[in-house]
Amino acid sequence: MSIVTRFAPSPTGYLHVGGARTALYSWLHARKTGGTFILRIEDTDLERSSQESVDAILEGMEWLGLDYDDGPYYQTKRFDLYKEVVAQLLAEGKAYKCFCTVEEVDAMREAQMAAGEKPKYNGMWRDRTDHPTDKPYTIRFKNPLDGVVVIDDLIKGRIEIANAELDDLIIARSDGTPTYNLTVVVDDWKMGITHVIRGDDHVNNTPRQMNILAALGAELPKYAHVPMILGDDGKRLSKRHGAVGVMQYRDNGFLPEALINYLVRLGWSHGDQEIFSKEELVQLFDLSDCNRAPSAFNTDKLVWLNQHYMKTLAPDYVATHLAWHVADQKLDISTGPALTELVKVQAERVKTLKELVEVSRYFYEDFSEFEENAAKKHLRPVAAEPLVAVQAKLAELTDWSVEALHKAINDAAESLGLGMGKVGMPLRVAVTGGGNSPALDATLALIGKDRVLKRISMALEYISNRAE
Ligand SMILES: Nc1ncnc2c1ncn2[C@@H]1O[C@H](COP(=O)(O)OP(=O)(O)OP(=O)(O)O)[C@@H](O)[C@H]1O
Repeated sequence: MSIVTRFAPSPTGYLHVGGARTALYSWLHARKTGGTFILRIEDTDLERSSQESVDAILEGMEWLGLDYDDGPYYQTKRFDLYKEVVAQLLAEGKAYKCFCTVEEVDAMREAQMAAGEKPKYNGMWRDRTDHPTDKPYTIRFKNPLDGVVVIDDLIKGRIEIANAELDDLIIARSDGTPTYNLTVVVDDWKMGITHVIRGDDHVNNTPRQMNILAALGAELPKYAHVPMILGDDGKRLSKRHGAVGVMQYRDNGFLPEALINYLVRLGWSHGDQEIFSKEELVQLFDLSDCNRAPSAFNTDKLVWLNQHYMKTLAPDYVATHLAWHVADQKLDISTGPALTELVKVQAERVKTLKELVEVSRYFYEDFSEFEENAAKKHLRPVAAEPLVAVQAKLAELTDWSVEALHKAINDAAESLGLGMGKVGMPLRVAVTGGGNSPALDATLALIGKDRVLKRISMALEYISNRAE
């Protein structure tokens, strides 16, 4: 039987890293087996759900490359189906009308707590037939009274829950709307979900959902409850609790490959391997290798992975992501090098794509001032002669290649009997405005001849003004 998994977020905010990792595991399990991955938007909480959140979730999934084969389904468009199933359960005597008022249920709970018992609905309408005709009612599922529910969890192992612990759950409210556990059950059933992979914040729902599925005669899916990602304070990350959205990582300059690699490793391992391409993950991922313990987010490791991917992925590809940051930082690149070339020289020097753009402005924009410290240190009167010499050599060049530039700079240093440092640093500050840049020959090659010569003149002027 072909495997079908799903990711089922509630659109009550952006996609955060906790949800994203759960989505990733579900996606990987489907991709690994050639199965189907479904996206289902659980938007029945009308007060907290919004179209903006739906869009944010879709954007996050797309950016991470978690493509779905089916969906997005929206639960709010499936109310007729849920009502049919509730009616079916009622007709088959597997659910019943409960005429208790909220006050009555509260009083029941209070009395139980006062008697030192676990509060739970006492089933008072379960077998009654003396139904009033003029009172509102909810519909409750007739949970089995005895026996145990066994979850053979693919991550957590065997979990047993006694039915005596579970009360008769409300499956339809008095206004007829279905409740969370009912909609999930109906969808998992009707969508043919074979593997429910979700956060372990749902473990308590699972025995209830399994009982309803059994009552419907549905085949039970397998369950895999993924441990939570926790925040710095040890509490689970959630939209309601300060979690960082996936797109914030894009905004901060991370590549999706780095975040995917980071998230997968946060709760799963394959020996001591740290770096995984997506293709490798699809082959190697196995739910049974997932951790059982929760994990905390560690930004340093994510930064390390980001650097790895910036350096090792094809520059053309990295450039496609860099383009977003170029636009975001309003850098006009029309008069400078192609982004692919920029990636080749800068990727290994920075931590993020955002930083890459920040430190690359001089390739595209002229500047009117040199960085104060770098200029003080390197644009001193002694630097004037080497700068004049190197400017002359560079002016003669007809071939503005890295090799030719390398030779020209060396020749200038040699002609004055100077070491490279005496020529290189003033030249670097002259053409970039500061003391950090990739190799000089490559930097000059990308800045271009006109700008290089002009900037050297500007540095010479700075030196002469300073000398006065
Ligand atoms: N911190 C987390 N770590 C791992 N998985 C999580 C985390 N938070 C949510 N999930 C899982 O992500 C999926 C989508 O969850 P959901 O959209 O309800 O997010 P949420 O942050 O829990 O929302 P809310 O704040 O509304 O409770 C579920 O499978 C859920 O179990």
